[in-house]
Amino acid sequence: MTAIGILGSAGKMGQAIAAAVPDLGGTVAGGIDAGADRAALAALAERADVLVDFSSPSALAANLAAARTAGTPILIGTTGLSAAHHAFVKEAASEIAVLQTGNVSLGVTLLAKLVREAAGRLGSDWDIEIVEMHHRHKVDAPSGTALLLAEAAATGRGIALSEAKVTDRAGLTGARSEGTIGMASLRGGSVAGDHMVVFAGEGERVEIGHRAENRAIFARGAVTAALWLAGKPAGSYTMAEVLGV
Ligand SMILES: NC(=O)C1=CN([C@@H]2O[C@H](COP(=O)(O)OP(=O)(O)OC[C@H]3O[C@@H](n4cnc5c(N)ncnc54)[C@H](OP(=O)(O)O)[C@@H]3O)[C@@H](O)[C@H]2O)C=CC1
Ligand SMILES: O=C(O)C1=N[C@H](C(=O)O)C[C@H](O)C1
Repeated sequence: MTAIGILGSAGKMGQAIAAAVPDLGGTVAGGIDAGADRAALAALAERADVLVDFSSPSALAANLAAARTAGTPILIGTTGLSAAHHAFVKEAASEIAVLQTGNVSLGVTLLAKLVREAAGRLGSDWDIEIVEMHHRHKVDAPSGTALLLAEAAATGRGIALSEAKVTDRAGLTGARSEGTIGMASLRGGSVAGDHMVVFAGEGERVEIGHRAENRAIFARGAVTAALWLAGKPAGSYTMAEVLGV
């Protein structure tokens, strides 16, 4: 059976993943949390057939280094990654199988495709805004999912997200610039993860979204992706490939 090593095992996602593993036909190789030493991380990477990382951006470099040394595929679900983190991920994919995504659910994987299609079909006079809401403990904004959906919209429009995204409206902002992609973040309570993409045209709006009702959907997606990733050759993989949507 495929043995899955969990990075961030004591966290909310780490615990949900450990609970989902038996049902989906894998085993848990062990877990690592903040404060673990490099030897323990290296030993887990050797022991596991695949690693799943739902920890913290500050752990990413060490986690990728351990995966590369052991030659172990890794799923990275941690969000709040910087451009430098994304460069590490890309470099690691030249040596091992890597799947990095802001959302492992089936629903959001499909939603990203729909957003890309809608953005491509509606002209740039349709304004794109993304609203997300998460629980009060979330530490990064915009969410990884909002960024993933914004990327899908930018790809559909044939533009670079880095030049189109707006995340900081406050005060005298001036009128909205055509072609921008706005993101707004709400935080509160125990919301597992809501995302709404709004295409606002003159006199009408198209709204498509996703609501996660619990963390189990992410755990199932993570374990499904991990089992699929184990044994794959070096390269960058996507949830769309895993789920076939
Ligand atoms: N891609 C996706 O579909 C999803 C992604 N996520 C993302 O996953 C991440 C974790 O979320 P969640 O479980 O809710 O957060 P939690 O804060 O509940 O869990 C994070 C865990 O990682 C541990 N950790 C911190 N630093 C390290 C380190 N250096 N090495 C190993 N473990 C470490 C924390 O330990 P300690 O508490 O001691 O600091 C904690 O146990 C977030 O970035 C979140 O956005 C969440 C859901 C779905
Ligand atoms: O922190 C969370 O909880 C979640 N994080 C991911 C994100 O940043 O989009 C995925 C999901 O929405 C839950």
